Amino acid sequence: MSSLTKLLQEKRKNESTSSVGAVQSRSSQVANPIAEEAEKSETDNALLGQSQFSSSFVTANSAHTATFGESFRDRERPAPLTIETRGGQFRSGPSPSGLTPGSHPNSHGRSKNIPSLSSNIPYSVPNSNAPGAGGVGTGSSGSNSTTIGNGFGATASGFGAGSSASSASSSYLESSGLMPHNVAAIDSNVIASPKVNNVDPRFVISKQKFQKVSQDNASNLYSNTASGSLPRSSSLSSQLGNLFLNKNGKEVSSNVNPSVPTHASQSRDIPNNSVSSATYGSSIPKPMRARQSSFYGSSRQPSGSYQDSFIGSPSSLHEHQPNQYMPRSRHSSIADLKRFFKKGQAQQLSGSPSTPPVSAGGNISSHTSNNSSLEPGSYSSNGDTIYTSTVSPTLPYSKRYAKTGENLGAGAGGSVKLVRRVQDSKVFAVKEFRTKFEHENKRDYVKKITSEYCIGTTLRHANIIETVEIVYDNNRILQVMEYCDYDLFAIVMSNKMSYEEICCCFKQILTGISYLHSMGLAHRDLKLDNCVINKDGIVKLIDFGAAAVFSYPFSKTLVESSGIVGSDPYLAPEVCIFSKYDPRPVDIWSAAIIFACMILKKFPWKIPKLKDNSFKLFCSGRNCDSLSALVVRTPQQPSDPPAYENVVSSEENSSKAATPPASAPEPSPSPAPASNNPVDPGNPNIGPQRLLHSLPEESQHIIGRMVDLAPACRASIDDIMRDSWIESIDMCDVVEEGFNIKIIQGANHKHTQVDQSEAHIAGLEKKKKKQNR
Ligand SMILES: Nc1ncnc2c1ncn2[C@@H]1O[C@H](COP(=O)(O)OP(=O)(O)OP(=O)(O)O)[C@@H](O)[C@H]1O
Repeated sequence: MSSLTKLLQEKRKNESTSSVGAVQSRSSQVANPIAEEAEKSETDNALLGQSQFSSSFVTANSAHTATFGESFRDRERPAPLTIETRGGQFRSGPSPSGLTPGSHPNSHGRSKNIPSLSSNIPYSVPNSNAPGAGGVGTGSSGSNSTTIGNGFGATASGFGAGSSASSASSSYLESSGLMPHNVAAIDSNVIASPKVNNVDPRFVISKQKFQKVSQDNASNLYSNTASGSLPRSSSLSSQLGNLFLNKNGKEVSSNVNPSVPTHASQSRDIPNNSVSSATYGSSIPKPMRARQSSFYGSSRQPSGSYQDSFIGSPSSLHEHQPNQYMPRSRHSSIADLKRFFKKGQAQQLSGSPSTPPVSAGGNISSHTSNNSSLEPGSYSSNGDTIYTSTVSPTLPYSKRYAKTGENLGAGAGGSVKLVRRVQDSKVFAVKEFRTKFEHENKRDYVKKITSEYCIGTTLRHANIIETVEIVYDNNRILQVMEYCDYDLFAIVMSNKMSYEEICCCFKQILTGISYLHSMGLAHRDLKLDNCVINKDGIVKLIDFGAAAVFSYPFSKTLVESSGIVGSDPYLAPEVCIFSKYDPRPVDIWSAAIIFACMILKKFPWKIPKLKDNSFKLFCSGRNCDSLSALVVRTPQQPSDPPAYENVVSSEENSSKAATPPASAPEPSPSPAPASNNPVDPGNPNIGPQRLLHSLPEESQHIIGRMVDLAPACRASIDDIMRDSWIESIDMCDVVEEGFNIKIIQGANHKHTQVDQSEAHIAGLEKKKKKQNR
């Protein structure tokens, strides 16, 4: 058992043996500073009982995507936060620097050492849960941890044997056999290539033989067995970088031997993670605020003090800078890309492009393409098209799609417009990736695009947006996607959703997450704005610009994510505290916030930091003196009291809370608060009940587990899908019957539709501007 766990258990034991009075008095000492101060200033704006949208919902929907870790300076730590010393690993108090001694790559010259969450708690990769089996190495702190930036950049930044923290975690599992029930054992979080001492002569291929075989097989993209590793220059990000960022526009000679069909050799011999390992560094991504306001203009500005930390100017978002981004020879680059993607299709994530998709219902393939006989992942004879899931086009993009002039939305990644396919007048959404900001690191920029690129061309699921093709047109990268008629945000804003409809949407989002997590991917920017819904009521997750791989095929290695990525109100607390974290529980937290938003029509808090009073109250009354200590908690022992023993709510406070939609079950009846004392366990204004008592009773259990402050205790997506309430939800679904796609409508609800003028964020923004005039 780890020293941390021992510490926690001893602490709990001591607490439980103390008298009630002692607990109360300790609570007063401990929780009062948090809760009292919060009580004083708290205006209860977060959970006011309003059936209307509170202005805070709109205002707080400043939900901006912070990608690539803003600077730790910009994203200040919560003032009262104490990162306690764990075996002398680190210590941080409310010192001026606010953080730990030691250096951090992004510390702006200041000494900071923000720990990896895995150095404090054990967690691991799904489906590898074998208590007692296999070594378990959680992330070691600092540079010994494997990190991932945005997208697919997993890098082994160090191969040191586990730190004391990691070995402690290991012993925790070995000795106790107790794993947090939402996690499974991992082998390590260090990615290393296997060592080869000698090679049998049979496997040594002469250069001449290699070239001959290559030529013979040039037409067969998958058959080449030649060995070789992916040259750095032909990595995806490098290709993209060359494609879009060569300033002088000169042809850049490829490092790839033209006689070698690189994709073929790469596809067999390069482990997925080695691509990223070779490509991306291990450090915390460079500070950068990516998300520009996109909803209601100023209302979607980043909240609070973070405005200062914006680096990118909104105006630069869609400006073309031809001088700066003269591409190199398009054909050469695109040819390389095509080859890479052919390989990528075969290998990325799932190991195979034909990995059977998990249906929205969990068991039936649900490729949403209209023509399921078309092979996804083909490449056109037209030099502009990089990827297409349908027939290879022979005409250039501009001849195949007609602009409608309609904007659907714009954000950190680019702008999304509606186009009409000339051939059949079908409409599609086209995302034009933004050009690189001047200040932006080329690698970061390319990584973001790469991420969406790879994911869009790999994932197949009814609840994930389908990428139809990716095109390079007129110095722009365009992602053509299936079009969904509504933004979920717009539907929620209509205030017309029935409770059953909300549940259906929630379950569909969970189903999409379940698929993503089963593929080793986490979205990391789940929010209402990143869910769209079609006329049939099928919800799709969009915007994979912040997605991260946490597990590669056949690997039991957890790849931690890093950086403060996501949108403030949806952020999980550990993202704001730790430099590295498991991205799966982060998605789970965000999904719970989405559900709360759909029910309450507002955010429970603006940001999960103690400086936010609503969040502070949510954290209060838990017999713990710091948020970081709460976040590193591990699952309780059977003898320990249940996690949410104090979940109670009062009539008074339920009436204060937002009224759920007409058909929603009443929030659980609860006794009136015993007192107004913020540390009173019966006070529904503090602790998890602060949020939960406003939600329908049947949802409280699982939502409570989804917003567990400790990621190790948070419900996993599998736990959630097994929850009796979730199971009972009548969800709209897509099923494949032979070549036909069939929509199965939920029996107990209809999906709200709104006028197209306000179906998307751009429309809502327009309307808002008009109203303000
Ligand atoms: N396939 C689609 N169908 C309909 N609308 C879409 C689609 N894709 C995107 N949109 C609209 O465009 C908006 C912006 O899309 P997206 O989130 O992908 O862009 P972004 O620039 O990456 O934004 P973010 O700031 O969240 O990173 C969405 O909120 C949505 O309104």
